[in-house]
Amino acid sequence: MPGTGSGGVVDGAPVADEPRGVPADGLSPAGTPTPEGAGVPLAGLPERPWRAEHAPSGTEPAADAAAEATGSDDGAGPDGDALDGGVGIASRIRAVLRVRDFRKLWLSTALSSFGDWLGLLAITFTAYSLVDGYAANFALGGVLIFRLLPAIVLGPLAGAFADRFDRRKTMVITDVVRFGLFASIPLVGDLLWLFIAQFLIEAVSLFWIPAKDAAVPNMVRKDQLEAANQLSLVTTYGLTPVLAAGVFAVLTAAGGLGELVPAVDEADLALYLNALTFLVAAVVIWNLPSISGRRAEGTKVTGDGFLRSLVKGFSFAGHTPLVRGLVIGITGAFVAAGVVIATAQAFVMSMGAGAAAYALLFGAVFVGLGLGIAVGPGVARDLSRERLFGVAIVCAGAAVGLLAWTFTLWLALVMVLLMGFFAGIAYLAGFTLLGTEVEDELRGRTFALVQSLVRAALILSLAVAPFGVGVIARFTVELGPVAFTVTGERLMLFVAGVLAVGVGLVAYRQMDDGRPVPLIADVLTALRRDTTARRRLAGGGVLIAFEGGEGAGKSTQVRRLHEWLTEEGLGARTTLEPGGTPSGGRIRAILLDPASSGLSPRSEALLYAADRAQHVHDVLRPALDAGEVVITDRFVDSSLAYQGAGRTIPMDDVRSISRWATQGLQPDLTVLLDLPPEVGLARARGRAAADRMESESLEFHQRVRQTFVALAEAEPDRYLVLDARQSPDELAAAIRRRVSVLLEGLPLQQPAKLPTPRGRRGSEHGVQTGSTPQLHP
Ligand SMILES: Nc1ncnc2c1ncn2[C@@H]1O[C@H](COP(=O)(O)OP(=O)(O)O)[C@@H](O)[C@H]1O
Ligand SMILES: Cc1cn([C@H]2C[C@H](O)[C@@H](COP(=O)(O)OP(=O)(O)O)O2)c(=O)[nH]c1=O
Repeated sequence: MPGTGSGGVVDGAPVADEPRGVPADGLSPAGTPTPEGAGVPLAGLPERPWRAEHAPSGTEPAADAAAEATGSDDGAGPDGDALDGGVGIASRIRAVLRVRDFRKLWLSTALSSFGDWLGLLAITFTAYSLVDGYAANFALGGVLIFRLLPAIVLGPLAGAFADRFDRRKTMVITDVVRFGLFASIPLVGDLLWLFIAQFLIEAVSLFWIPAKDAAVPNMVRKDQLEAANQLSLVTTYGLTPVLAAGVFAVLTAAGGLGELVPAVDEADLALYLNALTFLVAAVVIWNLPSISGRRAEGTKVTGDGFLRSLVKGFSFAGHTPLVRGLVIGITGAFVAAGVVIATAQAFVMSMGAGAAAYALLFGAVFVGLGLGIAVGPGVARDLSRERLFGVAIVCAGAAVGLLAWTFTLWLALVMVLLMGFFAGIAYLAGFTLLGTEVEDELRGRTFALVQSLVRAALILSLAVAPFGVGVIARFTVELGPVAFTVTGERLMLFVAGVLAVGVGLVAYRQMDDGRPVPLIADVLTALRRDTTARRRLAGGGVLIAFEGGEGAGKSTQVRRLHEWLTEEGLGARTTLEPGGTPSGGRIRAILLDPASSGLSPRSEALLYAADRAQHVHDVLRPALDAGEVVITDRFVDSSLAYQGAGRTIPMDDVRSISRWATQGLQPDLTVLLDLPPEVGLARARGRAAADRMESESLEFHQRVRQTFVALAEAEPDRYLVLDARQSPDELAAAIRRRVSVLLEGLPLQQPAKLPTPRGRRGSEHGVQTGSTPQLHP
C-alpha cells in the first residue's frame, strides 16, 4: 500500500485496562520519569517545590538509563499531559514530541513518507504517460499491484525478522536500498523496471515497518503510545500526502520546475527527491542507537514452528467474532478503497476536470483521513470502539455511494473528504481494537493476517475495477421524464459504496457487544460525553468518591450524604479504602500500623492496589452493576496523591497498577475536600493517635494536597472541589446540590444485601425500578 514511509504504531494501543507488555528487550519505556521528576507527570501541577529537596525513595537506577538511552529531552522527564482523557490531543502530542529520539525518528519518517507520496504520484504519472488509451486505466492499478504483491508472501516473514535482528541496522539497510531503487527508476526509464522496482521497494519496506513499529514503544512512555500512533498515522496519511500532492501540482503545473532545470523531467525530479529522503532517513536512524534497544544482534526467538503459528493465527481470527468482524470490515473497506483508487482518474475525466482536480481530490482524501484519525478518539470518547468501527465504515461507504452521483467538483470534494474522515476513524478504531483486544502473543500474527488481506483486497479490486469500467463503458438510464448517463466508473463507485455499507453492517453485527442499548442513544451520549448516562444505558449505578487529605472531613460528609439519600428514599451504599472488604481490612491493618515502618514504597503501593482490587471485585462492581449509588471514602486518586506524589513513585506506575486493579473503573463524581494539611492533621490528631501515614512530614502532605488539586483541575467536569474549612453543614449542602444534579432521572436501585459477586451488567438483577425519586438538596 502507499505510504511505505511509515506504518502506524500498531501496538500503540491506547491505554487499555490490561497492562501493556514490557517491551521485548526489557527496556523500560523512554520517559520513565527520571528521579528528579519522579511522580509528577501531572497536567497543570503548578510547581514542584519538593523536587530539589526530596531524595526519591521509589525510583530505580534503571529508569535513569532508560531515559538517557532514549534521550528524553527535558531533564525533568516528561512533564504533564499524562492524564487520560483530561488533556487535549495537542498537548499529548507536544509531550510525545518532547522525547528527542522519537521526535527525530518521526521527522525522518515524515520526510520519507513525503518523498514516498511524491514518488507515488510521479510513478503513476510516469506510468500513465508511458501507456495510452484503454490500458491507461491499468497504469495506476498496475503500479499499486506491484507494490502490494510482496506483502502477501513476505508480510508474516518480515514481522519475525524484525524480532530477530538489530532493528536499527534493518532500518538503515532498507532505507539505503530504497534510495537506490527509487533513484534507479528514472535512470533506467522503462515500464517493466518501474514495476520490478516497485515490487522490490515494497518488499524492502515490509521489513522496515515492523522494525520501526517495534522501536517506538521503547522510545515513549506507555501512556504516550496512542498519541504517538495518532501522530504517525496523521503524518503518513494526512499531512505528507497533502504536502506531496501540493508539491507535485506545483512541479507539473505549466511546466513548473521543468523550465528551471531543463535537463530533468519533473516526474524524474520527484523521484530523485524521493530517493534522497530515504538517504536522509538512513543517516538519521544510524544516529539513533536507542532504536536497537538492548537487543543483541542475532538473538534467537523461540516458539512454535512458523507454519504452526500461522495456522494458529488464522484459526484464532476465524473463531473470534470480534476479530472476524474486524477482518471482514477492514478487508471490505479496502476492496472499496481499491475501486475508488482505480476509478479516480476516469471519474475526474467524466466531470470534465483535469489533472489539477485529480490532485485536489487526492489531497482531500487524505485531509479527511487525517482529520478522522486526529479527532476520532476525541469525538467518540467512550462510544465502544466495536460499534464505532462498523458505524464509521457504513458512513464511509455511504459517502462513496453518494460520490458516484456527484457531478460538480466541490460536491465531490465534500464526499471525498467525508469518506476519508470516516475511513480514518474506522482505521484507527480497527487498529486500536486489534491492539487492545487481541492478546499479545497472537497480535503479531493477527496484524500480519490483516495486512496481507488488505493488500490482497486492494490487488483484487485494482485489477478488476478497470475491467468493469471498460466493459460497462456508458449507457443511458431513463427514469420517466429524467434520463441520465451511467458510466462504468460511476457504477463501479456506487457498487463499492454499497459494498462498504454492507461490510460495515456485517462488522457491526459481528462485533456488537450485545448491550441492550440502542445505537443512536449510545452515539448521542458519547457525543455529550455523559459517562453517567452511558452507564445508565448499560444498566449501571453511580459511583461517587470522596478524596482529600487527613482530617478533611471525608468520613463526616460520606455519612451526611448517605443520610440524606436515605431520607430522600433512595439509599446508597457507603464503603471505604483501604479496608472495604474483610481481606482489605487485614491489608489496612498492615498499612496503617506504625509498626510497619519498614514497608517499602513499592510494596505499600501494591498493598493499596491489592485492597482496591478486592474492593472493586467484591463491592463496587457488583453494586454498580445492580444499579446502586455507591459512595466510597477514598479511591484511585489517593494512591496517585500518596504513593505517587507523596512517596514519589512514578505517577504512571501508580496509574497503571491502579487501572489494572480497578479494571478501569472511574468515579462518576469525585468530591475533593481541599484543606491545608496543617489544619487537617490537627483535626485528625484530635481524633486518634497518628497512624503511619499521618506521621509523615508536612511536606509529604503538601505534595499530596497539590496532586489532588491538579487531578481535579485536569478533569473539572468530574470533580467537585470544596474548601473543607467551611462548616460541615455548608459542605453537605454543596455536595447535595451537586449529587442531586448527578442523579437526576436515573433509574437507580436500592442497595441490596450484597451477595457473592455476580455476572456483568446486572442481567441477573431484573428490571430497573423506574427513575430516581425527586431529590431535595
Ligand atoms: N467541616 C469541618 N470543620 C471542622 N471540623 C470538621 C469538619 N468536618 C469534620 N470535622 C472534624 O474533623 C475530624 C476529622 O473528620 P473526618 O470526617 O473523620 O475526616 P477524614 O475522614 O477526612 O479523615 C473529626 O473530628 C470531625 O469531627
Ligand atoms: C486509599 C489510599 C489511602 N492512603 C492513605 C491515606 C490515609 O492516610 C490512609 C487511609 O486512612 P483513612 O482511614 O482513609 O484516613 P483518614 O480518615 O485520615 O482519611 O491511607 C494511601 O496512601 N493510598 C491509598 O490509595
